[in-house]
Amino acid sequence: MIDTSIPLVDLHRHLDGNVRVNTIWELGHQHGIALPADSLEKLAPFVQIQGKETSLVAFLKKLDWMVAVLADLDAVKRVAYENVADAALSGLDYAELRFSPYYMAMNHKLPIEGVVEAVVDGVKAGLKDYNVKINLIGIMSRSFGQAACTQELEGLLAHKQHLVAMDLAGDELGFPGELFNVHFKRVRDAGLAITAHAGEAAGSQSMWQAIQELGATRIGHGVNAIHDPKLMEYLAKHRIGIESCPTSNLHTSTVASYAEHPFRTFMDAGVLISLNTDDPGVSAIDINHEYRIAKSELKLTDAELAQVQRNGVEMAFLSDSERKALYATKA
Ligand SMILES: O=c1[nH]cnc2c1ncn2[C@@H]1O[C@H](CO)[C@@H](O)[C@H]1O
Ligand SMILES: [Zn+2]
Repeated sequence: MIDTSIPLVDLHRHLDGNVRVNTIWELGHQHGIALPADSLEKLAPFVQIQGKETSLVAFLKKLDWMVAVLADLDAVKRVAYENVADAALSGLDYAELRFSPYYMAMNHKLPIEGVVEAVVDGVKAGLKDYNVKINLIGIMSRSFGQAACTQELEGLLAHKQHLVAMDLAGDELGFPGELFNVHFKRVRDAGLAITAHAGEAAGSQSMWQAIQELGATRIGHGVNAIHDPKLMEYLAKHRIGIESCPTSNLHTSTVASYAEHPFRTFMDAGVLISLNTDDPGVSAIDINHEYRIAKSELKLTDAELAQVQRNGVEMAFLSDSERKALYATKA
């Protein structure tokens, strides 16, 4: 199902949506943080999806315990290290890990810049022990408003040499992209690539906004583009990549069932679309699960799956020479 001659990549993966239940448990006890359960088994349902949530905002609450235990910068470093381990152990050759330093910092009033440094350090340590290629994407969490995103942006830009791109995540309906035009002007001026969560909770207009005003060259989710033929054409023509995360879309009730997921519609329209995990810790999945689902539920053929795998490499925020080198590791 996974073609071993093509690099396996995950381009949409929240580092702070992938904290191990065991790590939440251990950090909670180590730092005297009251957890909502008195055993590991009872803790799992508080941080992992059981069935599905009714909305994106309800889904996002599951991540709150993952950042509630980040009591100091060592905890942040540990989580970043374990993210590299998890990526490698699931068979990924390359992953783009995204994280929101404001969100990770806020419970224990950690310095935002310090969180960015700790993530970078943790990833570096992970790369010493595990064989996988990693790049980092900075997130502005729109749910906390414009001023918080300005702080977050500044913390991220202070370490922009360690980032390949910037993203906008969180509550898309409550905090539309227009509120962040000024922020993304600064991202473009800094020379970073841009991806944005859009067309997940809101309609295709939010995707047009992300592309035309924020400067996004990739879109996270983008599910709602299928109702806008002009946008579908535009995505295909301009090779705007769709970072699709089918299980996440089910868990946020963005789609009612796998059968209703429009993945195939994008492929048939010639849109560059890849398979990704989003919040593997919250959804309790890995990339292999998404490929299995793509075959059994989205009804992709092996040839189509290979194309999707290649699309991921093509969409990655890599230079041409890095992309070539990544392909060469499999040749
Ligand atoms: O599926 C998603 N859609 C939108 N925002 C998300 C999703 N998963 C996580 N986050 C958001 O990303 C930041 C942490 O990396 C948080 O703002 C979280 O709410
Ligand atoms: Zn996401």
